[in-house]
Amino acid sequence: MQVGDIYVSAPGKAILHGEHAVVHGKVALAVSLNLRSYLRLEATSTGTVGVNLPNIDTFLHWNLSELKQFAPSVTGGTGQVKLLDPDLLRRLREYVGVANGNLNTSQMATLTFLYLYLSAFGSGARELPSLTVSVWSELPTGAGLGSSAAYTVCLAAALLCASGAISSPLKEWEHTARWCQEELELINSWAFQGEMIIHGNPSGVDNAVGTWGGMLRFLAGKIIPLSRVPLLRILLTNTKVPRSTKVLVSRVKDKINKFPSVMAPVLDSVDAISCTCEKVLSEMTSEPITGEHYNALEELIDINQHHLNVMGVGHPALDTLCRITLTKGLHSKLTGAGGGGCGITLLRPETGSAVVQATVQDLKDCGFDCWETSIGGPGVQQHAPVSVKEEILEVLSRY
Ligand SMILES: Nc1ncnc2c1ncn2[C@@H]1O[C@H](COP(=O)(O)OP(=O)(O)O)[C@@H](O)[C@H]1O
Ligand SMILES: C[C@@](O)(CCOP(=O)(O)O)CC(=O)O
Ligand SMILES: [Mg+2]
Repeated sequence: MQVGDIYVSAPGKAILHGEHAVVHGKVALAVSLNLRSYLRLEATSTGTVGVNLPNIDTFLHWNLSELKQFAPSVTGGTGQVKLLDPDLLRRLREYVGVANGNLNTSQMATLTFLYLYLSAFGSGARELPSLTVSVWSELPTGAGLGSSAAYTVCLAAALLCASGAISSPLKEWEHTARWCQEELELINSWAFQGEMIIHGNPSGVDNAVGTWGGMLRFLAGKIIPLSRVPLLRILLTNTKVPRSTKVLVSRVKDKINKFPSVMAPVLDSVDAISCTCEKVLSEMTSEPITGEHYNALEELIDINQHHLNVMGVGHPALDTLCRITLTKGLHSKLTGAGGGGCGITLLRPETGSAVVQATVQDLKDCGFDCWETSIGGPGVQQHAPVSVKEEILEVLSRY
């Protein structure tokens, strides 16, 4: 089977409120970032399947003749949403050499790629196609900005497109194009399978933002885009403390199991924080924005940061972030799984550039990366090469 070249991209995300609680059926508010992951799928005639993941120093290929052994176990057709196939996953784990529970970045990414590739092409009597997939991300890996979901959304979109399960939406004269709602739902459900391999127990909020972009309210798999949101200025800080979402999600679960009656009110409170924040944001679009709106947003950030510490996903580096920004009158919380990684700081409209610059400098002096970001970028897109930044094209074509 021969496929054409495909370029796709998907955004990372910041969770405003509801991380972890969302895994346990509570509301989360999340927004896409202007940082994206880019994927190039190239048809080859080498009789191999290759994956190049320069962010995590992973460059691998396999002979199709060897991968064929996995194809017959996949059933169901690519157009269908299906549950993770435990048998295929177990056999691939053995093949890749990933023991159950292993957290090696490269092996998790490889396992996810092979699983989605075989699921996309392994069904029916078709031959597996010879191709190479290269992914380059502007997002820090494993830092709470949804790099895993941006990766799986890109993989799902490109592989489903190459297999013919979804259309190739890009017209000859277009630079970028998006899929229709039904096809986006299929991409999202496949990306969720990938997140299950990487995270163990994802809520689905990250792949939803990677697929649809913008700001979303997410509750138990239900995705509601928030179309009327005020323009928020947010500072992103990466403490650079490495952590794994999978470990942190299971740590919170253990705590809930150990102290159910203690933790339930904490999760309910986070749910109420998300709902109250959504209400304040909505008021900010229908009435003149006042300092009171910002005071409320800041207090909600502080309360949630305390709750996240109670859940056991704080870190001294995140405490440092909160303390330093507070000396400038700014409020911060961790975003994503916590345990290190990134935090968000809300900037007020009146926060001048001198204050922002001084805050950024203080945070950099702690060894953190820090930058003001714009939010609400588009979800997964197909690109004509001309619409991909030259330096990214160069990385994607290098291997
Ligand atoms: N650019 C990338 N290339 C390949 N794999 C990636 C990339 N970004 C993320 N991943 C995969 O996602 C995992 C990180 O996911 P996770 O712990 O959820 O952190 P994050 O907060 O960044 O989503 C990595 O271990 C890797 O397997
Ligand atoms: C902790 C959680 O709420 C968000 C994890 O985000 P990230 O992988 O740290 O970017 C988990 C989830 O929702 O699946
Ligand atoms: Mg993740």
